[in-house]
Amino acid sequence: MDKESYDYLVKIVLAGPSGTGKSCLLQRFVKNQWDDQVSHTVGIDFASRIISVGMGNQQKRIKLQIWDTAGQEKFRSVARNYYRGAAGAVLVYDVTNKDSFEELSSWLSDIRAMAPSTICVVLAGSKSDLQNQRQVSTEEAAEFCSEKHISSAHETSSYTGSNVEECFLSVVSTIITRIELGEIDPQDQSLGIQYGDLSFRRPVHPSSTSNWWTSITNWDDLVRLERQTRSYCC
Ligand SMILES: Nc1nc2c(ncn2[C@@H]2O[C@H](COP(=O)(O)OP(=O)(O)OP(=O)(O)O)[C@@H](O)[C@H]2O)c(=O)[nH]1
Repeated sequence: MDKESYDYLVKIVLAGPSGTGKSCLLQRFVKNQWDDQVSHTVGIDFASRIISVGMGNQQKRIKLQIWDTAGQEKFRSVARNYYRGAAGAVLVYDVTNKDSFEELSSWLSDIRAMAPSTICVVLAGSKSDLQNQRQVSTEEAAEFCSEKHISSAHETSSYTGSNVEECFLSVVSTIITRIELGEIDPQDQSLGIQYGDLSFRRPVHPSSTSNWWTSITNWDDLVRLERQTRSYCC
């Protein structure tokens, strides 16, 4: 299998107030690096990484396309545009900064107003390595999640790497589970998910009433179908 091959392409956004550590989180997750000279994001930044989720035959390769939005107020309208068509969001606050936690409701409202209703949101409390400067407790974050119907909360440190993988894996696993339950249709590209080149193994989507021909949405699908047909030949 080509190491660039994947089953699904999933669009994720990083959102939250300025200085909470979104760019550092992205850098740790994608490159496993720490850079203390990071500067404010101007407008938008982007990176991608392929990960595997699930076990055995059920394992899926997911290409995450991660958009790092700028937290500064002057870029807020730019950030909002990137919530459109996102399958998942990591909403970031800083555990050492109570104000950043208190601003979260407004960031979440923006996400829910602009993104598809199927978006999966997880909470990341960054800078967990700075325990002696903590201003937001784990319990407060958990309470916020249950009030706002956020699927999970993670306290992360991009400095040490603690919980960074778990945070992204959690949003991806939730999305894949919902695809498999038929709650998210990957054929609807407005939901922030697309089939990849391994997806000729894909099952028929339970909510789909279309036949094989109407499920072809572009030329990639035609090529995929041809490959699939060939693989059944003699
Ligand atoms: N100790 C510690 N510092 C961190 C951590 N993550 C980020 N920082 C620091 O927090 C500051 C802001 O980090 P950024 O990643 O630029 O924050 P941002 O949310 O992308 O900021 P904007 O681009 O303005 O939205 C930097 O000085 C980082 O070095 C962390 O896990 N631990």
